[in-house]
Amino acid sequence: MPFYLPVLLLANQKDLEHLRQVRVEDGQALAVQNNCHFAELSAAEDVEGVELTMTALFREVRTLKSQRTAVRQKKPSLMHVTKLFSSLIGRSSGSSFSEADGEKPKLKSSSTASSLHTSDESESKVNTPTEKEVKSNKGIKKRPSFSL
Ligand SMILES: Nc1nc2c(ncn2[C@@H]2O[C@H](COP(=O)(O)OP(=O)(O)OP(=O)(O)O)[C@@H](O)[C@H]2O)c(=O)[nH]1
Repeated sequence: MPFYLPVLLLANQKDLEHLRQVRVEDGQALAVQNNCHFAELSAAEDVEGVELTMTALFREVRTLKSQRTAVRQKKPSLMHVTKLFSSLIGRSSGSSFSEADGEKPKLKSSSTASSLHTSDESESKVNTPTEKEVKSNKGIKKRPSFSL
């Protein structure tokens, strides 16, 4: 989302019309050029107008801020995506293979399972699906729903 900051070009002393030096149309055109709001008012004679104008600006800022916060909260962090990916392949990150031996993680197949882990059959029961299980979708946890 492109960053938009609400800006107000506000001309004061509207009551002193006879001393006007800038035409209303020029003020409006400048506001359009700079993608901002435009208003003319009199602080001396229209305090309510000042209040309403400033309140409208602050309300817009607040609305935009809460919209941005909502969008940010929807985005999953890199850590979240990594954990999610790990859970999809049935292991928590880094726990089912040894990083110390420098080997890249491989999917367990019936012939390579023991070389990936330990020769002790009881310790080799880790939560990693075999290639067969992966192909048949068994052993893969159900993908949790989320939106990017
Ligand atoms: N008639 C009229 N006079 C105003 C209005 N707003 C401000 N003034 C007068 O204009 C003069 C300048 O007002 P300031 O509030 O000091 O304006 P400023 O731009 O902050 O001026 P600096 O403090 O010198 O930078 C004062 O005499 C105010 O009373 C207005 O809407 N109408």
